[in-house]
Amino acid sequence: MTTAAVIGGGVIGGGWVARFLLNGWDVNVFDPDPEAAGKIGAVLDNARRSLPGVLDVALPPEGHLRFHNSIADAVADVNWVQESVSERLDLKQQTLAQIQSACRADAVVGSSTSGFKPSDLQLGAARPGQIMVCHPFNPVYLLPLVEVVTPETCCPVIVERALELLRGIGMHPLHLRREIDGHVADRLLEAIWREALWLVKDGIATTGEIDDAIRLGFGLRWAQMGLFETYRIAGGEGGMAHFLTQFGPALNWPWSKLTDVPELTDTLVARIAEQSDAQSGAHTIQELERRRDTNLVALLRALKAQDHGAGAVLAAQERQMRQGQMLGQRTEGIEDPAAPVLTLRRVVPLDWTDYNGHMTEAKYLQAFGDATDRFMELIGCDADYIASGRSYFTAETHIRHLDEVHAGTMLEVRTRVLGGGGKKMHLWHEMRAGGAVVATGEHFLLHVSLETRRPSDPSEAIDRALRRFVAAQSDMPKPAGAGRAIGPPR
Ligand SMILES: NC(=O)C1=CN([C@@H]2O[C@H](COP(=O)(O)OP(=O)(O)OC[C@H]3O[C@@H](n4cnc5c(N)ncnc54)[C@H](O)[C@@H]3O)[C@@H](O)[C@H]2O)C=CC1
Ligand SMILES: C[N+](C)(C)CC(=O)CC(=O)[O-]
Repeated sequence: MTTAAVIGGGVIGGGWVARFLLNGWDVNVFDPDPEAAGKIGAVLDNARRSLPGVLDVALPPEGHLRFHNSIADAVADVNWVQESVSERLDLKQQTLAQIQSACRADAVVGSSTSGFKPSDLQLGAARPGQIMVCHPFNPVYLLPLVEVVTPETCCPVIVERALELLRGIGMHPLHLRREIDGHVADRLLEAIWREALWLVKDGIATTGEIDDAIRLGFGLRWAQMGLFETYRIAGGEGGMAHFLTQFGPALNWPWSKLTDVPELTDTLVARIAEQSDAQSGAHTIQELERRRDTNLVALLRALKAQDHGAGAVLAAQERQMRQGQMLGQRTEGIEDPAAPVLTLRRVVPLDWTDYNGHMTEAKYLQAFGDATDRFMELIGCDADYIASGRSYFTAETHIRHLDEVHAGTMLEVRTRVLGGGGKKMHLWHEMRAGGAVVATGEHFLLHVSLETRRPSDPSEAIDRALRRFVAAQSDMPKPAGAGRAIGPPR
């Protein structure tokens, strides 16, 4: 079991708590603020609502969360300490000294600092090599990026372990070996933030118009391709070189304010706050967080389907989790073929729900289709078998919706084989939530040749595996609802 200590449980510390906990780590927290537990609870509510559904496999069981009254108690014997106190160098150095006086010498000590360099944090430390910057992005439980800044002073063994552990919890460590104030991403964000403040100060655009300029246009491009790849395309067939020749001169024109910062006078602060109230004041922060998270989940899932950008990080995590769950597993490994087989375990994602506030009907077919795919893998009809030109096609499906299912619900599908052998496979899926059956899916499939697209006999091994289930389950009572046609309940 991996255990983390999070020191400072505000916006970012709370996000780390959620990221670690939902990926199965135990988490110790120290924060002197009496409100800390409540604040972390609210972040956890948001994370539980959004993160598990980003993946199409179930995350490991949640770890245990414990609050401690001292840094020493919180960090004793943990694998990872994440310092997330307020952005003040003296406070961070003091806190890191307390952490190092009680934590293991081989633990990772990461700091969430947005701007300080590791060498600032390591100054006067007992074991400087243990301290590195691990700068995440809000919301930490959903966004994969973490800037890991490790100059030569850092211990390479601890750094390697940090990178591996971060990948294991679905994060993408951007490993920077040269330190710089503000790291990479915040340097970029600061530049655009400064320009935005000037645009408001000069009365050119409101806060809402600036947000539209980002989210309706280049923000969408950035979310999936970043800056350089986007501009390469903008150069047409001439690519980046042509782009730079064409638009390079504009960089010398006085478009941007570069490092100038508008003075944040009371008048400017009031103007920005008023515009922001007009833009978003009708919603609470929690409503905005949930809207942000719902949209992020939809974007992340879309990118995961393309195995691209942030979605590629998730796809890799999912592949790794699936492999861990099913490595080499075949029906011969199933001890009791008479028992329905677990073929799906996942959480209903936010974007599977509809205008009625529950799981939309198309997603039942997706869940049952995924369960069928898993069953096919179990009997040997896996990617290699399909690549050899043979597979199953579904010929008929009957789904019954027995109870409502909402976003965030853990679903399990167990599968029985009502008939099988030769070209035919007749499956019965039962979907349960919290123990109750919420839907059933009955599916009739035919084994086919992918060359002729016609029914064909399966391999002997698949035929044997199927018949093993049929024989073991033949004495079981027929499931209620099997073979039913649409009509009044019988
Ligand atoms: N808010 C953001 O968007 C991001 C912030 N960060 C970084 O994360 C760190 C924390 O920032 P936020 O979470 O935004 O601040 P925050 O103000 O929300 O939380 C800071 C927490 O630290 C606690 N704290 C203060 N002194 C402490 C001590 N001696 N021991 C333990 N806890 C203590 C406070 O009670 C508070 O709960 C900063 O270094 C910041 O630069 C990094 C990425 C994004
Ligand atoms: C505003 N900020 C500098 C604290 C932002 C970050 O550090 C990263 C983020 O989440 O945007």
